[in-house]
Amino acid sequence: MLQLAAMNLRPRFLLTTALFFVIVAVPSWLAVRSMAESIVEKWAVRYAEKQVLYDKSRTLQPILREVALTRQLANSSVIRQWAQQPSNPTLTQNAINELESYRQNFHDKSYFAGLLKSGAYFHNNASNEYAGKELRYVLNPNAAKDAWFFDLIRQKRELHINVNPDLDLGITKLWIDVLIRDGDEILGMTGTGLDLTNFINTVVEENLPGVTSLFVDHAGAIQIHRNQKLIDFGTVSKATSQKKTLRLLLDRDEDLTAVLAAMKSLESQEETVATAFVEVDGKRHLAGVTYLPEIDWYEVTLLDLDVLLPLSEFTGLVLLYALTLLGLLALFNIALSRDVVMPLARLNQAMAQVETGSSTQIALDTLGTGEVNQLMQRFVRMSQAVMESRRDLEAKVQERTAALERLTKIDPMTELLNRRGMLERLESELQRTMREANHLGILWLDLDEFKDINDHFGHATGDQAIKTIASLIRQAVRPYDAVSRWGGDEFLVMLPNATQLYLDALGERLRADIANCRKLTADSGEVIAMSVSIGGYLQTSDDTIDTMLERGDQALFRAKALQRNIYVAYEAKTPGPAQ
Ligand SMILES: Nc1nc2c(ncn2[C@@H]2O[C@H](COP(=O)(O)OP(=O)(O)OP(=O)(O)O)[C@@H](O)[C@H]2O)c(=O)[nH]1
Repeated sequence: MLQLAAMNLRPRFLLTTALFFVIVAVPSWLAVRSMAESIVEKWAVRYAEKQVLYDKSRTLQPILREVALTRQLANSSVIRQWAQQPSNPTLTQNAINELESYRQNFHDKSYFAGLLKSGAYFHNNASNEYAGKELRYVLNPNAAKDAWFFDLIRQKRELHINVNPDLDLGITKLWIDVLIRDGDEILGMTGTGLDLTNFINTVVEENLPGVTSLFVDHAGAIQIHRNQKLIDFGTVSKATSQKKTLRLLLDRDEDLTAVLAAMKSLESQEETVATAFVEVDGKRHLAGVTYLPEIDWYEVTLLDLDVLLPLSEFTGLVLLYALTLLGLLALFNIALSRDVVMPLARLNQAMAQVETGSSTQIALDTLGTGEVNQLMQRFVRMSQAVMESRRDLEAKVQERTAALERLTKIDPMTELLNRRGMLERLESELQRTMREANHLGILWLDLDEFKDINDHFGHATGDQAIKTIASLIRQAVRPYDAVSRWGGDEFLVMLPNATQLYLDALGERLRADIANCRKLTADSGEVIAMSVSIGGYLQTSDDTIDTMLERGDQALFRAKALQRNIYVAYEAKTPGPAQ
């Protein structure tokens, strides 16, 4: 389960749908199978019913006719009187006449009659072989060959149909035996035979493939089967263990029990056909059993389900079902993939872009109104807000950084460049000047006796003095000249594209402006006089910043040394004050 949870959505859905398929398909297959079996069973029952009706109407008819005729013969008053007095010659002659007339009607053109009281056995056949000598012999209760007669009398079975081979004719004969009664008294037995060859051909041999019809008696002993070796000839006189029963065809004892139970169920139930699933030669069969009261036998129809209605017939249906299910699952997966998995993958990718900052524009296809699309739309809005705020933040940081950067180059009190700012400007300006073969001039100003102003008028007034000087200088220079507070009461002015003339003029003008300034007043209202000493230097082609500053400083130093409140231009050899 953990592994499933760790999987990506697509394989996870595929696995889940596969599991779903198995979970749905297996019970469905079992249900279809059970439904198919139930259909097969119902069909088999119908088939067995129809088979019986068919057999009855078409092929059992001759047997039924013979049975009815035999019953009529046994019930004849002529025969019954004769059976009461077997030694009466008149009754015997009348009986033989009666028997002969029935013989003409019997299909087999034969009859037999056995009388219990005398043991006399009468018989004549189709070729009228025994005319005049119909009394064939006397039945012996102790002779094995006559046991059938006495067994049937003892069993009091009204009708008995027995199959025995006629060894003389080489055919299988069905013997129809009906008791001769006078009230409850059993007087003997009469009957006829029927050549079964034709019957077997039509009923038990002309079955459809997968259908085996056979006839059994109450004990399950086989009476008619297309394989004559399986027929239990002379059933009546055999012990149960010696009978050839259905067990010979069925694989297991319980199959025989099931068929016998089905036979038994017909006694109490109203159904005409009972069924039981059995195995024959290792294959599943449905045994349809029906009782034929006219001949007191059961017809058993064994239906080979694999041949008649193989479950493979349902394979197409199951395949169609499975394919439909698979198709639906595939469609479900495609829809899921299109509506959920792919948008989520795009969303995931977009989120990664936002996370790494590799994209500034999130473009997601957010068509539709589903939850995933709503999520994506929200994400787009959110990411746009995040990116906007990031852009704002970055802009602010840049702004602040620039401001900080500027502050590091600006003197807060005068808002002039500080020493660092001026050095940077000097550097870039010196390079440009060198490129353009111009001259860069500097003026270095230092307030005179500034300590005294501080001392006499206070530090705040001193500050005011510095600000006033700064303002004066800024107003005096060109827009592209740079003014800096070099430190304390010192100012450095940079003059790009300058001439000695301009440098000297400006130096002098600045000195005069400051000396004449009346803007600085003490708390008492007294005007405080200020003056500066100024050193000027015009750069030459071999200068560096250091040499320029050094020479400017030398000029300032000279100004201070001479008299203060004076502008001095740098002179390499002949130092002296400029006028
Ligand atoms: N009020 C005020 N005073 C400052 C400031 N920075 C420097 N100073 C003062 O400026 C004076 C500088 O003195 P110096 O340049 O050494 O000497 P000076 O008094 O100006 O005399 P000279 O330069 O020799 O004419 C010192 O007293 C400092 O305390 C400032 O920002 N404000």
